[in-house]
Amino acid sequence: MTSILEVKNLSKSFRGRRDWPWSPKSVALEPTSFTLAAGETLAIMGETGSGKSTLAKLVAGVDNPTSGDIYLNGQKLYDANTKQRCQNIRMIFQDSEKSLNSQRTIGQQLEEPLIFNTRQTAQERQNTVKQTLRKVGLLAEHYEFYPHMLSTGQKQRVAIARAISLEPQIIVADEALVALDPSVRAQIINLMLDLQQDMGISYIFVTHSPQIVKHIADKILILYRGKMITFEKTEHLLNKPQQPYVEQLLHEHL
Ligand SMILES: Nc1ncnc2c1ncn2[C@@H]1O[C@H](COP(=O)(O)OP(=O)(O)OP(=O)(O)O)[C@@H](O)[C@H]1O
Repeated sequence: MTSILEVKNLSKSFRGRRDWPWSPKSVALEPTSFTLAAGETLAIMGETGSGKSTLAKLVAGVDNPTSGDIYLNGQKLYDANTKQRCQNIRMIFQDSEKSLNSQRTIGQQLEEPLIFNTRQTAQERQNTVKQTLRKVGLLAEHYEFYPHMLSTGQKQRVAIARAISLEPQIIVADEALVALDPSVRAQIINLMLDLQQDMGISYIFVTHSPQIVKHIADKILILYRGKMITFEKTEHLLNKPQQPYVEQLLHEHL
């Protein structure tokens, strides 16, 4: 399979609290490289503080790397070109409650990426939003709703709607399923798998859950203290003896 995403030696260091040029830097992510094909799902795993969110944010362009490059369909992504990044790589965060503005309707919030990234008219944007709401299992009427009128699962569907409205090639989901109860989580996973089939989306899931990984991931990338120690196809990784750290990550919730 040809890769749509190629990440080469991506790294991130943070300065100390005051961000003075002379304060020491700590390495959150050592140079990390991986590839992702169209329609493929990558799971990023690792203990707390191992650099998972840092890597996810760098790929989605939410933060800039200290070094390294990202190529999408062979074309280098530049930090300054946020529009190119926004259209092709979208991120869903852990807390859909916090990522929605309580003062604005769902429709207004879903129109935002369309206003900044397309030339659609107001009427076209409204139509796109209503179509997208239907794609994620909500109703066109939810356009007029405010976030407090929706359940947690429905809010997560809105977060997914916002991510897919520009028809991206890649969605990065940082612990996006963790706040959901098991039955809602199963519905959201199935929705995301259906969207993957229909739209050919590639996913990068940051997750602590071995069950989710085994269910959806084609490849697993494991971080330990900011260093990538494994990047392998799920079936290969699960069918061979593992070092204790990996073994623990892959089985501890079972
Ligand atoms: N903005 C920041 N400033 C300074 N240090 C940071 C910043 N963001 C992350 N770090 C540090 O980088 C390291 C990796 O953090 P990161 O959030 O990527 O880990 P994680 O694997 O996602 O953890 P968790 O599972 O708890 O979310 C940690 O030591 C963290 O303290």
